[in-house]
Amino acid sequence: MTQDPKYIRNFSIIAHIDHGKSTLSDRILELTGTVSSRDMKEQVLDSMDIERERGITIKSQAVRVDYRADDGELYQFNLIDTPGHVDFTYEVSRSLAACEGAVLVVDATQGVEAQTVANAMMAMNADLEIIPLINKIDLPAAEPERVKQEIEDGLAIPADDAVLASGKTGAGVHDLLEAVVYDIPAPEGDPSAPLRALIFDSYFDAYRGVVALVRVVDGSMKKGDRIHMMATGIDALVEEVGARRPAETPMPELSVGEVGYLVTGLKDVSHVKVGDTITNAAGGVSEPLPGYREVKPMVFTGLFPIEGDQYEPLKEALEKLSLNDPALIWEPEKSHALGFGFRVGFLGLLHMEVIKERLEREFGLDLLATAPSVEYHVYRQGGEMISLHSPQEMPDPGEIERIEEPYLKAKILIPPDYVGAVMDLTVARRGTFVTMNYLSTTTVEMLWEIPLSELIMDYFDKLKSNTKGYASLDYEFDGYKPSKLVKLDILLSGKPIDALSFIVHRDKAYDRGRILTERLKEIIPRQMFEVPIQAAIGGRVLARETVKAKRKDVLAKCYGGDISRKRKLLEKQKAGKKRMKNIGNVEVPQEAFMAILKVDD
Ligand SMILES: Nc1nc2c(ncn2[C@@H]2O[C@H](COP(=O)(O)OP(=O)(O)OP(=O)(O)O)[C@@H](O)[C@H]2O)c(=O)[nH]1
Repeated sequence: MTQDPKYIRNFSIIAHIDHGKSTLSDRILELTGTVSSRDMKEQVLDSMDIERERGITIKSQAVRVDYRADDGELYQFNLIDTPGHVDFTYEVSRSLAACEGAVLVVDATQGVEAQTVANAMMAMNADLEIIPLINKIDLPAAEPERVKQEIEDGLAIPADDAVLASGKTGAGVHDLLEAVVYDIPAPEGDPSAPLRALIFDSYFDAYRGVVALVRVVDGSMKKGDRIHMMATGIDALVEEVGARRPAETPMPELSVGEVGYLVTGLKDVSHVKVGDTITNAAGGVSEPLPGYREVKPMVFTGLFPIEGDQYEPLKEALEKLSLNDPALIWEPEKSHALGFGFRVGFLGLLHMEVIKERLEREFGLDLLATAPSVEYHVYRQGGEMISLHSPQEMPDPGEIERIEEPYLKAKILIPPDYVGAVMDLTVARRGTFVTMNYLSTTTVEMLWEIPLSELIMDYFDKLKSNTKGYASLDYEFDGYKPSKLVKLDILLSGKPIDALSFIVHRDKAYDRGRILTERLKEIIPRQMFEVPIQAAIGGRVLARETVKAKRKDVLAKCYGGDISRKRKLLEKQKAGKKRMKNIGNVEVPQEAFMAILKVDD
C-alpha cells in the first residue's frame, strides 16, 4: 500500500556540538519502539567506533520510526541526526534539503552557541519549520527561561512553546513527537508525476555496491524500475528500496514524500553523486532539483607510512575511505625526509584526526602526519597561478608576484566579559574585527575575518582557554586575499628538512621560528651526537637551538646483566621508536611535526 504523505513527517535534529542530539535520538527510537530496550545502547545512530568513543556524530544518519500519535493515527517519521561540529556543516545542509522541519536542540545550561546560530540560519534559509527544544532540563544548572529568551532575541524564533526535554530521562520526548506531528508540515508532491528524488547521502557496501539515501519529491520508485541520475548521466536498475529502521529494511516502494535507501548495484560512488536528482530513465523530468555546493577540502597534510612497505596498503586504505567520504581527497607526495606518502585534503582538523585514526585503527597502519596547512594561491611573475597544497612546492621568492591565502568569516559567541580577551587573541592572529552585537544580555556575537592558516594553529584551544571555556566558534569560507607570506625552513644538523617547513606571515616569521626551535629542542630526543636546530628564510637563519649529545648508552646500564633484561630494554626502545622517523641520521618523533601548530600568543 502506498504511504499517504499526509502521515509523513521528515525532520532533522540540529544543534551545537554536545547539546544532546544523539542522546535525544536514542530516546525517540526507544519511545517509538524502533529499537527495543534490550538492544538499546548509547548513541545507536553513531555507528562508527570513533563516533561512540568520542561521543560525536560525524556522519548524518537517517532513520525511520513509526509513531502512533495521540490523535490515534500512525505516522511515519523520517529523522535525520546531524553532526554538530563545524567541520561537518555540509552534512547538515544536505540533510536539511530532505526535510520539511528541524528540531533545534539547545542545551538548557549552555544556551545559544555558535553552531546553534549557524544551524538555525541554515534551517531558515531552507524554509524549514523549526521546533525549538530546550534540552538537559534534568540538570540543576538548567535555565530554560533564560535560554528561551536567548532563542527569541538571538535567533528571532518564537520560543514560548519551546519543548522542554531531557534526552537523559526521556522527559518531554512525547511532547516533542506530538509537536512534530502538529508543527511540521507533511511533504507535498505529485504521486503521479515522473520520479524526482534527491540523493542526500551515499555509502559503499562491499556486497551491494553503492547505497544512496534519497528523498522522493515526486512520483515513486520500486524494484525493477530503470532510473537515470541527472548530473552524472548514468542509468541504473533499482535492485532494492527500503527504509533504515535503523537496519536496512526492504520495502515494496518509496513513494512521494518518503525518505529511504536505494540499491542499484553501481560499484562506483562517483556515479551516485550526493546532491544529484534521480528520475525515470524513460519519460523522466528535465529539470533537476536544486543541488548543493560541492564540498571542498580546507586543510591539507602529508601522511607518510613509518615503514616504507606500507605505502601500497596506505593507498588502498585511502581508496576505501574515499568511497564513503566525498570530502576526502589525496594525491601522491614525495618528501626527501619522509619518503613516499600522500598529501591529503580534509574539511578541518577534526576530520583530519578522525581519518588518521581510522587509517591506523581499521587498517593497522603506522603513520606520520606533517603539520596541516591550507591551500595557497601563488601567482608567478607573468600571471600563472598555482594552487599550493604543500610548503615544499613553494617556488623561489624571485619567481613570485604575489601570494593569496584563504580567509574565513568567523562568528564567536561569548559572555560580554570576554570581549577584550577575544580581541587580543584574534588581533594577534591577524584577524580583522568586523562587527559585534548583543544577542541577549548574556551573549555577545562578534564577527571577524581571519586567515584560515591562523585558525588551524590551535586558535580554538586558545579561544576556549582565554574565555574559561565559554566561547563558541563557527566559520565559513570567505575567499582568497593577498598576504605577505614566506616559507620558513627548519634545518637539522644544517640540512633543511622539507617535511618540517611551513608558510608563515612575514611579520610573524621571527617569533614563530624562535618558538618552534625551542619546542623542537625539547621534543627531539638526544642522539649520539649534537643536533643543531635552525629556523631560516632563504639562507638567513632566524633562530637556533641545540640538542645536546646523549651521555650514556642505555645498554651500559645492563653491563654484565642478564640477556633477557637487555632484550626487554631493546624492545622497549623499539616500541618508543614507533612514531619516530629517521631523518638524515636524526630521530624525529611525530610531535615535532605538530609543534608547528602550537603558538604562544
Ligand atoms: N544531564 C543530561 N545530560 C545529557 C542529556 N542529553 C545529553 N547529555 C549528555 O551530553 C553529552 C553530549 O550528548 P550527545 O547526545 O552526544 O550530544 P550531540 O549533540 O549528539 O553531540 P554531537 O553529535 O557530537 O554534536 C553526553 O555526555 C550526554 O550524556 C540530558 O538530557 N541530560
